[in-house]
Amino acid sequence: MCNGGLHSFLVTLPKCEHHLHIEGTLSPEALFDLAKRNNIKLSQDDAAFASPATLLERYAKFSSLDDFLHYYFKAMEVLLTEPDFETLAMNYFETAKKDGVVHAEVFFDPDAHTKRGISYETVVAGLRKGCERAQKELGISSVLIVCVLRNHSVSDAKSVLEVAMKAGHFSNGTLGGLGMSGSEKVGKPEDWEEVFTTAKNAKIHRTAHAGEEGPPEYISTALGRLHTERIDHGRTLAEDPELMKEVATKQILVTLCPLSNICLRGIKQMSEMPIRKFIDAKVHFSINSDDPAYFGGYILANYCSVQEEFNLSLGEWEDIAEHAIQGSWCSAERKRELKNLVYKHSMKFRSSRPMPARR
Ligand SMILES: Nc1ncnc2[nH]cnc12
Ligand SMILES: [Zn+2]
Repeated sequence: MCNGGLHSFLVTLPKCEHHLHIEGTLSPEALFDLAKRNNIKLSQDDAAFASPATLLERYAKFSSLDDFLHYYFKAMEVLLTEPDFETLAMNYFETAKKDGVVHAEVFFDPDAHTKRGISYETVVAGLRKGCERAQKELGISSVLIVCVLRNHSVSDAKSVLEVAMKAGHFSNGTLGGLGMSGSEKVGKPEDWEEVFTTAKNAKIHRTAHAGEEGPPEYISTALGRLHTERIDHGRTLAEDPELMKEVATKQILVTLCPLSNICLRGIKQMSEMPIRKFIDAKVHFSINSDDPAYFGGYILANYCSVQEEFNLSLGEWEDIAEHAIQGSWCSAERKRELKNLVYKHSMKFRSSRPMPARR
């Protein structure tokens, strides 16, 4: 139950999710089911892969982003076919629906699949079917964001972008943007400048993970040399007040992932999240789940954890919801619909609250 009598408001608040890796929604149970179906032997030299329960126990002990990424890349090896990717996406959307998600912008890592022999077309076709079904069956709009991986080379990243552009996937609406994720210990953000400049010149939306474990300079480089329109994580932005001011003035959306930052030891506890600092500095941010199957909670759990720690007011949550819509990469018409959903939700909640007693 959240603070401030806002639990019911948060549960049904129409939400936008901007930072969700679809491969990070693969639960240990689903992983074992897929391994069986696809006749894949799970890693025998790691006792964590003995059962879904042992895997979950291991997930609770992540020591860093790189420690997590090792399991994240290993686990996704059970995804082979178009229906595997469609089911993965649909399972996420069904869970997200229960958490009040109405619009989701979803990352995927094509290179992590093509490197093990699964074609780009298979991955995209499956995810696209999942997105189409989410719209039709659940009323959730979505945008697929293709990620390049810092764990791979810059020339790999160039190929990912080239393949997606040649397939016409940005112009036909299959893909809605370019992202960058993976270890922050490999290279520097500026190494990927050419890839992101190509995307900018082709009018492709751009975002990058920065300031998750890395310093605020990674955030300024992402904004400057990679021309990103959003920052994923951006937790360490609070360490640079001048940069924080710039991000606020330019209304750049920072896609925070609180439970992820705790699980991967970027922070020890929720009180270290820069939520209050961002609100005071007028930084626009959204709250997201990142890799919910690994970090113990989907988007609503992240919202509630933030509320339990920071006790935000109704007005502050309304601002968060509005900024999340404003920073989304959907059509202007969809933004109007989303704003209307949030407005109606707020009005209904406000009118259901008891009036303060008259003196
Ligand atoms: N939290 C995270 N940071 C960087 N890369 C990721 N890929 C999936 N989750 C990630
Ligand atoms: Zn992420």
